Amino acid sequence: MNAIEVEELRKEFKVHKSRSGLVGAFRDLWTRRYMTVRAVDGISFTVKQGEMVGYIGENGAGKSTTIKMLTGILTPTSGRIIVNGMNPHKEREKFVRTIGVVFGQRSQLWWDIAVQESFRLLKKVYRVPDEQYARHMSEVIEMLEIGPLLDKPVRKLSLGQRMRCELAAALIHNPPLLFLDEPTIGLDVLVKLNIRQFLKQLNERYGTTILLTTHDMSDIEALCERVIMLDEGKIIYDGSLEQLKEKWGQGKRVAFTFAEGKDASILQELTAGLDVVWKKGEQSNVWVAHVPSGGVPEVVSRVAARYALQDIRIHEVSTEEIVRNIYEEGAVHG
Ligand SMILES: Nc1ncnc2c1ncn2[C@@H]1O[C@H](COP(=O)(O)OP(=O)(O)OP(=O)(O)O)[C@@H](O)[C@H]1O
Repeated sequence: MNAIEVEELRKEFKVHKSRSGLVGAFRDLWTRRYMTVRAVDGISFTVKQGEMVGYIGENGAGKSTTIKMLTGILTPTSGRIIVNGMNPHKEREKFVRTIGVVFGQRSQLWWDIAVQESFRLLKKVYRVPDEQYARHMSEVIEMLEIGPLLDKPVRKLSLGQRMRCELAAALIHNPPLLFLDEPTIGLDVLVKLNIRQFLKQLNERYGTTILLTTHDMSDIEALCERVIMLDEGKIIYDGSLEQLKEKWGQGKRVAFTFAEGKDASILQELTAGLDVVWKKGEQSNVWVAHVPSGGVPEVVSRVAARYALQDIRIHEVSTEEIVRNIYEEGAVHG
């Protein structure tokens, strides 16, 4: 069964458009002008049970709006959504017991009471039987290493400690589907690693489906085989991360630090006939060659045979860069 089915999904917001200047402001008092923002523009995709999918896009691409529709917080303008076999907006009460949601910027824990009291309240809300709660939560608490935090009030926790408790809170009813919106934002590397490790274990142990929104591509690389990329409300790529890297990440950057300053024409002449693009580095004696992977040895040997070098560094193109390039070009071609 599919965990998520989305077909031709759209969400439009009507926003007030203000006129400029003082006269404009007065006119706004009498007649308001509106414009329509299409936050999500006819997207379709399915997510199978047990998949971990990265949902990525630049600021304002429409990620949060999609998640809000998938979790039943917002109603779509048009289109069809089925999540865990239900319409999220219509079968609200039954539906929320089948999903977990973590918004990195918002908390579902009560600020002034001990973490375990929040957990107990949520257990009641979700009507989780004692035995199931004890069994499942003891595992979650152990995996997230939050045992020592349970009797502390949330306001006394660091951000990393709080986020681990937020994750545990979202899982009290052991939902088959988890939505994570920027779960590692602002966290230090060790906490990020702990959270990623935990999500992997959760997926392996319970087959939990995870839809993850993040700006941190290393989260995606650590967890998701599949990515859906959004741009201006439309899907511009839906496929494996591997394929994205193969298609877009070919080539390497070789940074040469010369003993003395060089200019572009000399280097172009030296590598004439090879597939190389030279770009100036941060200092006058640093030049970076963009070369297809197989071409690196030839470029290095020509340059090193002719000029004295202080250093050579070879960089793989990172997923972060691949994604940035795709957004700069605006679409994923062929
Ligand atoms: N309640 C709202 N009213 C009006 N416009 C909205 C509303 N919510 C979102 N938008 C607009 O819809 C578009 C998509 O916003 P959304 O928050 O879904 O993007 P996002 O991809 O989650 O961005 P970010 O990474 O910054 O969170 C933006 O242009 C945003 O300004």
